[in-house]
Amino acid sequence: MYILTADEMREMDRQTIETFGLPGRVLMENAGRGAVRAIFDTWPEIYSRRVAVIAGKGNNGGDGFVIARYLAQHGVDAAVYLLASRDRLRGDAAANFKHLETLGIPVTEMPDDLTFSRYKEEIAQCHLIVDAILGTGLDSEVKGYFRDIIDFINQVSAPVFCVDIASGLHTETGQPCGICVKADATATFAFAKLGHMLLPGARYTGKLFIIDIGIPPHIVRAANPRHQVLTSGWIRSRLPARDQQSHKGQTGHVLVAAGSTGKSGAAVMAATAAMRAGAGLVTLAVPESINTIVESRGLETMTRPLAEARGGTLGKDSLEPIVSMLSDKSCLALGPGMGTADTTRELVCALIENSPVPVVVDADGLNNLAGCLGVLKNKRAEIILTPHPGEMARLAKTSTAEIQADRVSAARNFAKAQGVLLVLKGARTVIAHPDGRVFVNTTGNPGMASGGMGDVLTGMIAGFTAQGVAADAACHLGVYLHGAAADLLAKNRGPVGYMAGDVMDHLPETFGAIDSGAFTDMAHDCRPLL
Ligand SMILES: NC(=O)C1=CN([C@@H]2O[C@H](COP(=O)(O)OP(=O)(O)OC[C@H]3O[C@@H](n4cnc5c(N)ncnc54)[C@H](O)[C@@H]3O)[C@@H](O)[C@H]2O)[C@@H](O)CC1
Ligand SMILES: [K+]
Repeated sequence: MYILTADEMREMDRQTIETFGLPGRVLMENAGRGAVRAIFDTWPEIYSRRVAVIAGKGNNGGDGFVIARYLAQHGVDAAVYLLASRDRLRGDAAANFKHLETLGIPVTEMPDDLTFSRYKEEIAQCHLIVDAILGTGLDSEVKGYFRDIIDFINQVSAPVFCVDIASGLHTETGQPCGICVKADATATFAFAKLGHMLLPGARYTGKLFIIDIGIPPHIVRAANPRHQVLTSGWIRSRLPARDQQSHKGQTGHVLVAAGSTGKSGAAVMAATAAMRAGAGLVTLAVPESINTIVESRGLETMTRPLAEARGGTLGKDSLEPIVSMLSDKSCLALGPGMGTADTTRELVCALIENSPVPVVVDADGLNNLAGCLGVLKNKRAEIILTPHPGEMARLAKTSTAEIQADRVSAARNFAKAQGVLLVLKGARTVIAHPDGRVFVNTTGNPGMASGGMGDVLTGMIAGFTAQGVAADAACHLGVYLHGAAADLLAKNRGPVGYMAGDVMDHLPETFGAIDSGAFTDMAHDCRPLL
């Protein structure tokens, strides 16, 4: 499902108006009318109650005027509070404002704090507040009077419905620009925007309705939007098909190079998760001193003990044996629990450069790679990096806060510059492709904040890649199903206390739930309305 930036939406609106010939007034009419359907759908008891439409002077406010008109037409006691004087209105918004006057719908001009203070009480007593203050035209931090208004809206007890996007929410980053309206429901137009799907934006948005305002499909196709949300349908269509006569020699062989003294669990988890994702065979290459432990814990996987460096880690002497093992493997998972000794870094960097098969790099693999990013230029196969925000900051040589402030841009910039697939983990994992496309995942829950989850994801992505799924689709499958399995556990067993091992053990049920359509995600819950 496409999700748009403000620029993309503006451009589609413009094309629809100028080249297709559907006037802006029609788009605004469709938007306002659809929003009213969303209001009645959410608050069917609102007939004959009082609704305050708080409108800005832009087109978001214009949508608010259309909403007030339809609400009034259907017996709602609607009143408009305009955060400007009426002579500031332009174009379609001004035209729709005139209709309010013709129909005798009450309008209060409230251009400043002083006028606002007179109407606070009146607004607070309404049964619903419609926020039509700022939409995709938000272009700066919200301060002063607008800040006071939003602060007030967030304090009144009435529910809040937002037009297009919660006022104050950044359309692309999903971060509040200083302050942001907290909605119970939002109606957006044509497509959801990035800010609705990312966090914390999704929490400010509430239940999301997507209103078809009449943008024709050829204009959408020509715009070729760069961002999508992963959906269960998309995932179902990418799951590797299995023939009745499949045997383990056909379903891929993953090599996992991981582990060190004290960190054997990470290696075992990644290897087992690859099998849970459906890989036919998994071999685990580990430092020899942990081989016995690893063998006793991962019954289905094979192991290959390698001569180890000081400190019980894999070192550069393992390069030759690992590269030769890769000749009959279909994917390499590299990094979990490996440590960051110099010799390990040399090994990791040489493997990323020389592997003939796709490599999934995680954890210490990433920490090692941060010291030799140049090797990515010479890579022979696709490289998938799966950093959490801290690891991403190390790779991009910035701070975790910088990464988190705009996760989509951080992931995209790195993936494009380095020519890799980048999975930026954390709530609403972002998958950036080297061609600039970005996919956002909405599965998963806070119960996943526990050790080993990353190792399981690494193994899953490697397991899918090994089965012949394209590396980008393997990232989609891994990320979505990892979160979906955790969501099913949270629902069926409890919100916290399940562990990474439980997540991978729950994959068979998860595959079944995706296949049957029993698992639904946030994209499924967005209500499309005509
Ligand atoms: N034809 C179109 O373009 C359509 C637009 N639609 C609506 O139009 C909206 C976009 O309209 P606009 O581009 O007019 O923009 P908005 O109405 O979102 O806001 C623009 C106004 O807010 C001001 N502003 C920006 N940041 C501010 C801040 N931090 N503090 C205070 N004021 C600030 C701007 O100076 C401008 O006056 C969409 O969100 C949607 O609701 C819909 O009617 C559908 C069709
Ligand atoms: K709004």
